[in-house]
Amino acid sequence: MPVIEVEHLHKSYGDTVAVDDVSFTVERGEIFGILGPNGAGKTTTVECVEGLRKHDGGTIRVLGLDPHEGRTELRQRVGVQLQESELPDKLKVREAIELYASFYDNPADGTKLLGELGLADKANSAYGKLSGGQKQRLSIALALIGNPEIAVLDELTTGLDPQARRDTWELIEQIRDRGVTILLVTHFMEEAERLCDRIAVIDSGRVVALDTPAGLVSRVSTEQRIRFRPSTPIDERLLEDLPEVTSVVRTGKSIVVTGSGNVLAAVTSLLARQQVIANDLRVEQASLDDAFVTLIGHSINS
Ligand SMILES: Nc1ncnc2c1ncn2[C@@H]1O[C@H](COP(=O)(O)OP(=O)(O)OP(=O)(O)O)[C@@H](O)[C@H]1O
Repeated sequence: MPVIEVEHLHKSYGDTVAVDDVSFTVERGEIFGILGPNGAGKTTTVECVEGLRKHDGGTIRVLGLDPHEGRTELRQRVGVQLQESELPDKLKVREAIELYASFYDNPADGTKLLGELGLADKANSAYGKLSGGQKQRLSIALALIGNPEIAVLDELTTGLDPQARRDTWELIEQIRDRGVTILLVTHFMEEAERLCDRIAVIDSGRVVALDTPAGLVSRVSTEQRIRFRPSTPIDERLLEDLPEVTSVVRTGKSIVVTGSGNVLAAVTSLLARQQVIANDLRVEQASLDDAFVTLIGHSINS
């Protein structure tokens, strides 16, 4: 049963159409990603879902309620991650947690939550003294303190180093495993690929594709590229004659074979028969980034 239903959402700021026509549904328990380049309309979309902005066309249902009419009830059931620097620097971590807990009828145990988020030893630290990763984890704690059914996380790992980003991903998976539905806004491919069950790719205020990460990638290409350095020269025509192979290109000492189906098995068994060892063998497949470029005509960060 969907917990979020968005149909033909439209939102303009004066003459600027931020969201033109966006539709998607999010099922209970999934991590649903909204992926798109800067200015695509991602934040506006989720702010309408959160009831922070009033949409001017289409319908939105969150847990069966209109985000505006049901605002009081939804505030108790939907957790929203704060954007950076929304807390005063002098506020202590424990005070922030207690303050936010006081907004909810049935808050989570703040001390336990801080422990789960690796912030137990920071409870008495001032917000301004936290590292970027710790601030981020606190913002996730504040989104979860009300025991929400849905958590909306916008630019979850922006500004974090790779390790902190990976730690945050693990944390999000644990939260989902507890049954929380997650709506995630991101412009990081790796994040979307790793975390999301399904992704809506948004460009210029419209959904250009909606699928699983693997489904998006398979729309682009089912071809694989196999790159290796043969231990002894090999007649390239033997490779070209394999039915799975579509092209063979030699670059310096390396050979790049492109093909589909079971091309890797076909190539490696041919090499074995010819007693050729494939040094530095690498298999490359289309990535979510390739899918994105195909869908919107440029890379997400350019
Ligand atoms: N408060 C506002 N007033 C006027 N225009 C706005 C406002 N907020 C956003 N916009 C414009 O609406 C469009 C969509 O912005 P939005 O922030 O929703 O995109 P986004 O995909 O979240 O982008 P980013 O990844 O850069 O945050 C952009 O053209 C933006 O300049």
